Amino acid sequence: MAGAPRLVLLLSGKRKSGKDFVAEQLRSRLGPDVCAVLRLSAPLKEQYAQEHGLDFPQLLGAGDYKERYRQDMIRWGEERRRADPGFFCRAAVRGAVQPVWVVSDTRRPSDVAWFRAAYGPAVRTVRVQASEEARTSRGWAFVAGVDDAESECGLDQGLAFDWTLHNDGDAAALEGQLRAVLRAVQDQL
Ligand SMILES: Nc1ncnc2c1ncn2[C@@H]1O[C@H](COP(=O)(O)OP(=O)(O)O)[C@@H](O)[C@H]1O
Ligand SMILES: C[C@@](O)(CCOP(=O)(O)OP(=O)(O)O)CC(=O)O
Repeated sequence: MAGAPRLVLLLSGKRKSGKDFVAEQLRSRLGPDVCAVLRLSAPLKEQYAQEHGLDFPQLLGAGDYKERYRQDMIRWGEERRRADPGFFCRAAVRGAVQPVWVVSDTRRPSDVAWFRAAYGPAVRTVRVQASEEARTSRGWAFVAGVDDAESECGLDQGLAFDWTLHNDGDAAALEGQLRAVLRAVQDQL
């Protein structure tokens, strides 16, 4: 396939586990010419913002704004996915030319299935794990209908992760784990 990536790292994990943080760490170490961070939620949020007259950059941020709309965005996104499960995956990869892609927000078995069908052996799965205590310190609080729904729990079972990164706030421990992933990535390039 023309322009196919050498490696696709599918990050999953709970809200405030640090998926975006880890994705950015990987990108900054590999460099922007080598690594692209792709977000399935970016085209979702863009279109949702347009249709609802909302502020797209604020929906992309880690603040309270996106939390206000999360439940309705989940509902809206699921409607789109029901009609076309690959809709947001195709939109997210459009235009990415780097050899390594980090998808920072894989949430559903259908997301993983789409990437595996498209990029086969290049796909690796990475779980970002953080304790409830660490997530709470980053602003997380349980919301029924979000934290117990597929958006947060869809990949809790049934997927063997290539790596599980523990991101509980110990910078040195995370550093060691990131280095192990980066070594494996470099070996594939
Ligand atoms: N290891 C870390 N060191 C410092 N800040 C972190 C770390 N992990 C996450 N954060 C911060 O916690 C917040 C939530 O992380 P984020 O990556 O947005 O989580 P997620 O994408 O899983 O919801 C962000 O402000 C982020 O910068
Ligand atoms: C409607 C969503 O796409 C919103 C996702 O937003 P983020 O990916 O920014 O969320 P976290 O990083 O976990 O805090 C969820 C979905 O079910 O598609």
